[in-house]
Amino acid sequence: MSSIAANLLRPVVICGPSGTGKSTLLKKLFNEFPDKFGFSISHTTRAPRPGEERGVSYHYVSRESFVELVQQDGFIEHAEFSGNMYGTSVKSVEDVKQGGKMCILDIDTQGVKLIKANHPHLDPLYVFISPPSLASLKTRLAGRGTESDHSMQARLAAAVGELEYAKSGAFDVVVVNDDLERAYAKLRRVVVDRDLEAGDQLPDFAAEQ
Ligand SMILES: Nc1ncnc2c1ncn2[C@@H]1O[C@H](COP(=O)(O)OP(=O)(O)OP(=O)(O)O)[C@@H](O)[C@H]1O
Repeated sequence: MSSIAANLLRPVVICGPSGTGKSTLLKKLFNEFPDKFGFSISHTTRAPRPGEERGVSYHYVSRESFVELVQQDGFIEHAEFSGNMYGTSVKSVEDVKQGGKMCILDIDTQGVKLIKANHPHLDPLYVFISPPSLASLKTRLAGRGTESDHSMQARLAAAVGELEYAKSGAFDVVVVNDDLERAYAKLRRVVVDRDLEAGDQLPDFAAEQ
């Protein structure tokens, strides 16, 4: 792969508070460019469900091999849910690039910190999707209708921490999801055209807190 092609296929980390519109923006990107992007295939210790395919839905592994890979520092992040382990391996991200596609990683700030600390050679482009204001984030989460009061409070509290982290300059580019079409046009310029100047300024949230 030439270095120009490799640069265009650098993985892209998309991060931002819950409800900021990451899934909405990514869906638009995949619809417009169905062949350009790929997701990494996660590992799991759970058994395949009917209709799932090995190496396509997940990499299905034993708990023993999962733990071995954890010890070899082979995962970007991993977690246990209801007795099963799940993780995103470094290799699965590299495999997407080897296959000629750009890997999109939709992860939280904790995941960003882990990549920066433990796997800097992945060299992703770090993009932060910001809400225009905390008030608008609250409205969107409420409008989505998926959150209880408790979950809403937890998400808003987490959002404040994530916005603080973004303020520290951890991201290459910020895109403010105010008007969806405007934000999408910016994200496309950043991710597809690699125009890193196309981003926005991070809004000043301090006045709202
Ligand atoms: N620019 C926008 N203006 C108004 N509403 C929007 C905009 N972008 C997204 N939304 C709406 O906000 C809600 C949250 O969006 P979405 O589910 O994409 O967020 P998310 O960042 O992926 O959240 P999570 O991290 O919890 O999965 C959805 O109901 C979506 O339709």
